[in-house]
Amino acid sequence: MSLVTVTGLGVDAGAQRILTGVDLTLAPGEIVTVVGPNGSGKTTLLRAILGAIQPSTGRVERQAGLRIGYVPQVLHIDQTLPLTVRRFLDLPVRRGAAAVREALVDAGADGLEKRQMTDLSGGQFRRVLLARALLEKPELLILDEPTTGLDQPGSAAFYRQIEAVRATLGCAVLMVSHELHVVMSASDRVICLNGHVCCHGTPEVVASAPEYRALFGTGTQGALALYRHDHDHGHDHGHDHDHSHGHDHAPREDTAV
Ligand SMILES: Nc1ncnc2c1ncn2[C@@H]1O[C@H](COP(=O)(O)OP(=O)(O)OP(=O)(O)O)[C@@H](O)[C@H]1O
Repeated sequence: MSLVTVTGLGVDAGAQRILTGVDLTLAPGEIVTVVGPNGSGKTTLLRAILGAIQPSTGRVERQAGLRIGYVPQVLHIDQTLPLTVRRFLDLPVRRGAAAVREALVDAGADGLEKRQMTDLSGGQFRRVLLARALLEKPELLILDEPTTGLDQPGSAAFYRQIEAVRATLGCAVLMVSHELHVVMSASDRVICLNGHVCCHGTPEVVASAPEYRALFGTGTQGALALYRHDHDHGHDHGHDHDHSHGHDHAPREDTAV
């Protein structure tokens, strides 16, 4: 049973067609990444799946009662407002110390409870946003360019954290990213979007697809091989997680998106 089934999705904004004929399914526990150029409709697709915008054509079906955790692309915190991480995670719903602590541990942000939100590094801030999404105990975690503002090692570490979250909680993950070669190593499936689905499949299949190469060139292939090599040989960042977890969920490249 799919968590989400998108069929023939079209989205218009005024006279402009943003998405056309998008089909996709999300299975429990899989990590799916949407890549595509600026303005290709990635955020619009996430918002349609969240139910924040209505399709102009087609359907978005969510499993009944599906719990979704959402990490937005940007979140502005008033720099003059004193707000600890603990308090931030207790808004707008009071969660209690144990739940907050557990979410921070799962997000790789243990020990930050008493820090001011405005004092956090970019990577810490992203992990706190992730912790906030985890408080929902999501079956599906949706992240819109979650590593905006992080450097490449910071981004790679964040994507490994996402894999750790999936291993711990077993949730499916749908995310948008521009960092193609980094994110591909952490994805079971990749969807290349440009107003419509250009190509989809395993990271290797998408990286070598002519449609993908037409949009992004061929430069990521070497980096992809490098990252996957690294990925196969473990990480040195202290997280103990099973790389094979969830890959059973990964559909082959010849299945529907
Ligand atoms: N509410 C809206 N009204 C009018 N146009 C919109 C609206 N929302 C999005 N668009 C347009 O739809 C297109 C796709 O936007 P979207 O934000 O989904 O793209 P994206 O792939 O996420 O882009 P980026 O990589 O730059 O974040 C853009 O041309 C955008 O200007």
